[in-house]
Amino acid sequence: MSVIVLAGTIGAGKSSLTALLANHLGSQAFYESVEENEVLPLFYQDPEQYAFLLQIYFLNKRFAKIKKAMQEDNNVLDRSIYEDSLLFHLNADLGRANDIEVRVYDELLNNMMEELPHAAHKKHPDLLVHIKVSFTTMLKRIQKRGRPYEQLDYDPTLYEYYQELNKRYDTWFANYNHSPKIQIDGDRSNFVESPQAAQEVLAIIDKKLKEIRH
Ligand SMILES: Nc1ncnc2c1ncn2[C@@H]1O[C@H](COP(=O)(O)OP(=O)(O)OP(=O)(O)O)[C@@H](O)[C@H]1O
Ligand SMILES: Nc1nc(=O)c2ncn([C@H]3C[C@H](O)[C@@H](CO)O3)c2[nH]1
Repeated sequence: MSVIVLAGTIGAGKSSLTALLANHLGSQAFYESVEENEVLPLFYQDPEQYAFLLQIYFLNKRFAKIKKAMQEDNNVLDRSIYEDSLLFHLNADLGRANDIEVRVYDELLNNMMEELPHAAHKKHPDLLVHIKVSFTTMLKRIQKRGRPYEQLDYDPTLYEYYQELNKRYDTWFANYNHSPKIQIDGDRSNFVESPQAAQEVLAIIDKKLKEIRH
C-alpha cells in the first residue's frame, strides 16, 4: 500500500499518468483543482494581482487532498505540494509577489507541513514520479490540451514563463529528497496513446515500488 505522487511541469502528463496508475493499482486518483478553480483564469489574466491568492488557493486544496490521500494509504496524487513552492518562487522572482507575501507563504507552508504527520499517517509520499519533458514537448502538450488561458496567443510572455519553469524543474528534481524518486521520459514515452508504452511505464513504476518495499 503506497502513496504515489506525480510531479512535472505544466502539460507534462501528470493527470494522464495519475489516471493510468490509479487504474493499474486499483487505488484512488486525487487530481489537482483545475476545472473548478476560479482563481486560475484570473491569474493568467493578471498574474501580478492574483499570484498570491492562487498560491493560497492551491495550498488549501492540496493540503485537503493530501490529508485524505495519506489517510487511505493507497493512492495516487496529481502533483506534489513541493512543486507549489517552486511555482510560487518563480512568480515571486518575476515580481508577482512581494517580500511580505513570500514570507507569509513560506511560513504558512512550513507550518502546514509540520501538521501532516498528525493530520495524516505520514508526512511524505512513498514514491515521487517525475515526468520530464523538454520545453518543445511542454509547449506542444499545452497546445494539445487547449486550456485557452494557457496558450501563447493568449499571452506571448508565457513563452519565457514556461521556459524558465521547465528549466527550474531539473534542479528541483535533482534536489528533491523527501522520498524515493523516479524519472519518466515524457518526450519518448507516449503512454497516453500507446498501450505498449503505458505498460512499459507501469512496469518501471512497479519495479521501483517493489524495490522500496524490500
Ligand atoms: N506521454 C504523452 N504522450 C502524448 N501525449 C501526452 C503525454 N502525456 C500527456 N499527453 C497529452 O498532453 C496533454 C497534457 O497532459 P496532462 O493534462 O496529463 O498534463 P498535466 O501534467 O496534468 O498538466 P497540468 O499540470 O497543466 O494540469 C493532454 O492533452 C494529454 O493527452
Ligand atoms: N502559479 C501557480 N502556482 C501553483 O502552485 C500552481 N499549481 C498549478 N498551477 C497551474 C499550472 C497550470 O496552468 C494549471 C494546472 O496545473 O495550474 C499553478 N500555478
